[in-house]
Amino acid sequence: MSKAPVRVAVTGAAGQIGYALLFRIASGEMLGKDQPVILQLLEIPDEKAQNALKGVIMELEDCAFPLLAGIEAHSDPMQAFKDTDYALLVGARPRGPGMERADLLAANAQIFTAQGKALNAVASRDVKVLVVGNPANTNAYIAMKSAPDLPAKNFTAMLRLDHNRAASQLAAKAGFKVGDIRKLTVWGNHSPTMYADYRFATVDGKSVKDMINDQEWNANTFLPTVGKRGAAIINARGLSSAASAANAAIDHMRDWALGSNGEWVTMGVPSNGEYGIPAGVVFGFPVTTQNGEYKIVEGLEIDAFSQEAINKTLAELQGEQDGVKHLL
Ligand SMILES: NC(=O)C1=CN([C@@H]2O[C@H](COP(=O)(O)OP(=O)(O)OC[C@H]3O[C@@H](n4cnc5c(N)ncnc54)[C@H](O)[C@@H]3O)[C@@H](O)[C@H]2O)C=CC1
Ligand SMILES: O=C([O-])CC(=O)C(=O)O
Repeated sequence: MSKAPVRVAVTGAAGQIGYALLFRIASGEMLGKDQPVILQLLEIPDEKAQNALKGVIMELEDCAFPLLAGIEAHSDPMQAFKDTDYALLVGARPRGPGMERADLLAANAQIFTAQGKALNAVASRDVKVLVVGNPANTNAYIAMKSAPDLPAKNFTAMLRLDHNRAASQLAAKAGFKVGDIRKLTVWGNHSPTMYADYRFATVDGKSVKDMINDQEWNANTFLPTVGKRGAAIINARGLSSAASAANAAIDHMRDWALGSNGEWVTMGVPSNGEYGIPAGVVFGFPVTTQNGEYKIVEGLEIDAFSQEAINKTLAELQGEQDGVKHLL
């Protein structure tokens, strides 16, 4: 018997990430090739955005995806999030050349308060929320705090793009196939302070750290390259990462929904105090996923270099949280 459709809400659906994301969700790449989906798309109540959304919907129709069981266009989150099982909160103001994250924080806090409240009111009680819109960790924190009737663990932020970027840089450096890396993670904030950590990573059971054996490269080339990759892409394209961001969103949701088969993946999730990260802070952690639940990998040794890096990204996140406290 075929599965019943699930509802997938996507905000910012007419934006550039939306354009790289919706077709892949509708084709079954996110939730499986046997899972019908109903897309509930949200855009701002602006004629240009709503028209663009209509165009995207026409294109979705023209793909004749067998798994696409319905498409809705909305301008009100209370309608877009009705009974939704998955919510990908992409819509936000993207960073342009020269714009600081602090500017983004204020502009986006309002959006995520309203959307958190709407999820709280109308979404499925099991809704899985992924925040992509920047600053992603803090926006996820705001949405989570604005939805007190939903479990906090349902709110996650996207660190997967950083994880994938790190995997790719390591594969190029050490000469292995990117898909063969295991036990990589990225700690902290989705920002240049994130700490991509390959101390535990292996390829065919061999230590990636031993293969590379170059702490100078780690500190002065690898970490800045991964951390500043978003800015490098903005400088090159004049627009922020879109296809790679959509790809990471698919990876994040697929692994959360369908399981990681024991492998580590990176998700930004609310801490329960693991590794000394204060409870409630939405932080990038190594997790494994099974049966629709994620579990933070515990008991990893944190050396002095790593502790310093984790402290730095935590301090930044706590600063962002303090900056939005008055809104919550
Ligand atoms: N976490 C991550 O790894 C990454 C995050 N991003 C972030 O993702 C966000 C979206 O990026 P793009 O698609 O490139 O931007 P975009 O500007 O092309 O699209 C954003 C869309 O969101 C819509 N929007 C704005 N406010 C909205 C609201 N309140 N409700 C519904 N829709 C709304 C806009 O009308 C626009 O169509 C940005 O904040 C960007 O910084 C981008 C890359 C990676
Ligand atoms: O830097 C930005 O604004 C876009 C982004 O999050 C990324 O590419 O990692």
